[in-house]
Amino acid sequence: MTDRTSLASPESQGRTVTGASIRLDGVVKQYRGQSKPAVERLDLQIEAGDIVAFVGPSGCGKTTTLKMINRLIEPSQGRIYIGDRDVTSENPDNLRQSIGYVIQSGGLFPHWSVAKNIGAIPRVLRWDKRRIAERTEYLLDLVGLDPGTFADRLPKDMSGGQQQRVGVARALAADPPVLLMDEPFGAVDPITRVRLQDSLIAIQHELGKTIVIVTHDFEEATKLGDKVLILSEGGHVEQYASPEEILANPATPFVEEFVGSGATLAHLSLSRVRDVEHDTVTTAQVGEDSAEVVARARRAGHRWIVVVDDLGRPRAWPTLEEAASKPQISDFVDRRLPVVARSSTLNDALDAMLATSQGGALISDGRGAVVGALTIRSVMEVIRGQLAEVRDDETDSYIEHSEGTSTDEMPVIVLADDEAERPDD
Ligand SMILES: Nc1ncnc2c1ncn2[C@@H]1O[C@H](COP(=O)(O)OP(=O)(O)OP(=O)(O)O)[C@@H](O)[C@H]1O
Repeated sequence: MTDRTSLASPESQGRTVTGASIRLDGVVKQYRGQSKPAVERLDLQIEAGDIVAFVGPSGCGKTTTLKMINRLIEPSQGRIYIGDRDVTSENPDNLRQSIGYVIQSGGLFPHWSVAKNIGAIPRVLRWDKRRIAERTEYLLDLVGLDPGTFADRLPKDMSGGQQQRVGVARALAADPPVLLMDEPFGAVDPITRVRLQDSLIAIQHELGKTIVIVTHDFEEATKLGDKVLILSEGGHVEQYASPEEILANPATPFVEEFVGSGATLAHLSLSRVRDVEHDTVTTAQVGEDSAEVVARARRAGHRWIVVVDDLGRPRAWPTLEEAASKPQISDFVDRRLPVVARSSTLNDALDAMLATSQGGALISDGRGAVVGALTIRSVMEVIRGQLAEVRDDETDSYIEHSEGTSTDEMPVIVLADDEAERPDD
């Protein structure tokens, strides 16, 4: 399974950690004029370098809890610590400069260029211009935007997903140990959402910040969270555990209902592309001699090639016949390539394949460079195995509860072999 099944801390797993722990100690929020507190009394420990996702029904206190951490909302009672610092007694403006904050749609200043947006906090902190420019370039690259293309753009001239990437870069500008994110991917289309989630995971692996993310989407919470906090009304903790633990052992009937009756199948959203065997790919650049590229691909046993740009990012995925039809590799860019990250879930991979009507997907690293390919057949093998496990489990419990009756077969998704083997047809 994934490398998150272990409950060991990120540091003990050998990951870089630049984040700080967060501790909420008896935190209460009573809004004026409300009969009941929005958050009754919350104790919570978040380990340095973890991503923790807050989920729960509307109005349960997710955003209130998040905003108390950077004191956009003042707690009525209790203490909050970041590392050893008691932030409830700090100057709130200084505190907010040391905590990254990302909201839906990026929350960028619309009349400022991307570079000016990213440099906002470093300017307040009086960094010199050169340091700000270097940091901006590094961060744009980190979030997958070419600095030369985007630094001078205005937010209105960018897509929602690109604006959200700038929002993440801006939040990381002053290298804060903690990043708070409130429904950051709520306003983008599903495919962009998957890409932004994968970028966040890649950034987290590179930087090791402590990230707290509020989401409505349980699947998003299980994909992103090292731990998931499930809250019910009044900020009551129903369960705080790893996604695997929540799916395997829902702590309360509330969690069971929240997670849904398909909880066992939800394990599929925990299986990652990196857990499935990858195919290697032959890559080529625009202008290379087609005959040489085709010969190289044949030697490797491949029936298609991936045309990549200078940074190794995919442009097109032609068959050998298509590549050989021109003397040199063409500069065609296919805007609908199915590309997933190693951290993508198998659900994401299937979605990408279905959305582009392809029998496979390319796999990219954190910065978008191609590292392999995945066929629908290898994904289906994992799914078949998981369905078989579910069937065994359900049959066992069914027999336990209603001995003497017969069980129906679980539906098994069948795929024609020739469809499965031709990712690019
Ligand atoms: N400024 C406010 N004044 C009074 N009550 C508020 C205020 N902000 C939030 N509340 C109430 O506090 C409770 C928790 O709100 P909060 O926004 O934290 O919930 P949430 O879980 O983030 O909800 P959602 O998922 O809908 O965003 C709700 O009952 C809400 O109506």
